[in-house]
Amino acid sequence: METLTNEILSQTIRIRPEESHKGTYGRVCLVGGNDHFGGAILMATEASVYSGAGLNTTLTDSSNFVSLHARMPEAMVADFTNHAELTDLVSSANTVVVGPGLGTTSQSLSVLQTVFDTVTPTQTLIIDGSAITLVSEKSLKLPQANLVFTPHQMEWQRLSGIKIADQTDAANETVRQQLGGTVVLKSHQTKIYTPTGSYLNTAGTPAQATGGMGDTLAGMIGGFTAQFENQTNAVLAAVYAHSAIADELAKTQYVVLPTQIIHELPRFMHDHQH
Ligand SMILES: NC(=O)C1=CN([C@@H]2O[C@H](COP(=O)(O)OP(=O)(O)OC[C@H]3O[C@@H](n4cnc5c(N)ncnc54)[C@H](OP(=O)(O)O)[C@@H]3O)[C@@H](O)[C@H]2O)[C@@H](O)CC1
Ligand SMILES: Nc1ncnc2c1ncn2[C@@H]1O[C@H](COP(=O)(O)OP(=O)(O)O)[C@@H](O)[C@H]1O
Ligand SMILES: [Mg+2]
Repeated sequence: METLTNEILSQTIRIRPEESHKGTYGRVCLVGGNDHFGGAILMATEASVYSGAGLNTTLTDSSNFVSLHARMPEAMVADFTNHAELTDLVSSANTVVVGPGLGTTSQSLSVLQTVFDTVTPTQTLIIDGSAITLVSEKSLKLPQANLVFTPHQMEWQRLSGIKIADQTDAANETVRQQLGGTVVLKSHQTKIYTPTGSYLNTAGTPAQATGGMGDTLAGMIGGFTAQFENQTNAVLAAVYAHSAIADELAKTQYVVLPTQIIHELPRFMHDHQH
């Protein structure tokens, strides 16, 4: 297993070409946030916007529209119960993030099933939070796409069937192969299992152990995969940047808030572009 260093940042974060426009930097569609977990999709969306994705659209419960627009006028919003809008917007995205705050009700399941029925093999689909729990509980058939799963250890236990104490590299890799795609197994030392190798993230701090931290990572992976060509490197760079920014802030802070990491992203990415 290879340990990630800040080299992954300069390998991934490109100096923006002069001749470019918002379309050059990708379209991200974020799906989640029910009437209880609006904050989760808000943080995921903000993370994608601040990562530099060119166009961001959030499909969520309509009760989240006002708070989302108040924080982020840059993002577009639509109602995730509107089937036609959901399919249109998912179809036109480069990257789809599904799950932050989606919940596990029958409505959540129906939204997730529509996303799975709509994505195509050329798209990257990040499956996080409630979406992982739903796939596990309902034994959903996974779509053909570039899949990126972002479970914490309990979500991985649900999805893989491997108990937390038994989550060895060999066991995790076996299930990753069955699922296809990439698994970002989050913990105090996140491991990333990809089709071309496994990576250990030693950056990060217990100051990050607060709700919304994973929702933020899912949005960052969305923003990075939408605009950077090498999809594996984009995932690795997002994981590393999320922790490295937290490490910087934790030098003087007892706790690091997800939104503080988000707001550092434009400065941090500027410092590591190549
Ligand atoms: N502001 C918002 O809107 C927020 C909305 N959110 C949304 O809520 C939804 C549910 O997601 P969830 O992660 O909160 O719940 P769930 O999947 O039941 O997992 C928790 C269980 O797993 C266990 N556990 C074991 N190891 C673990 C580990 N390494 N990391 C974490 N947990 C670990 C843990 O053990 P315990 O804490 O009891 O020791 C507990 O039993 C999801 O859609 C998410 O996006 C949240 O992001 C919060 C902010
Ligand atoms: N002690 C810790 N050290 C380093 N990183 C941590 C620690 N605790 C949590 N994290 C990070 O915070 C994030 C938590 O993700 P998750 O549990 O999905 O949060 P949420 O669903 O509340 O947004 C992961 O990226 C994880 O690696
Ligand atoms: Mg989570």
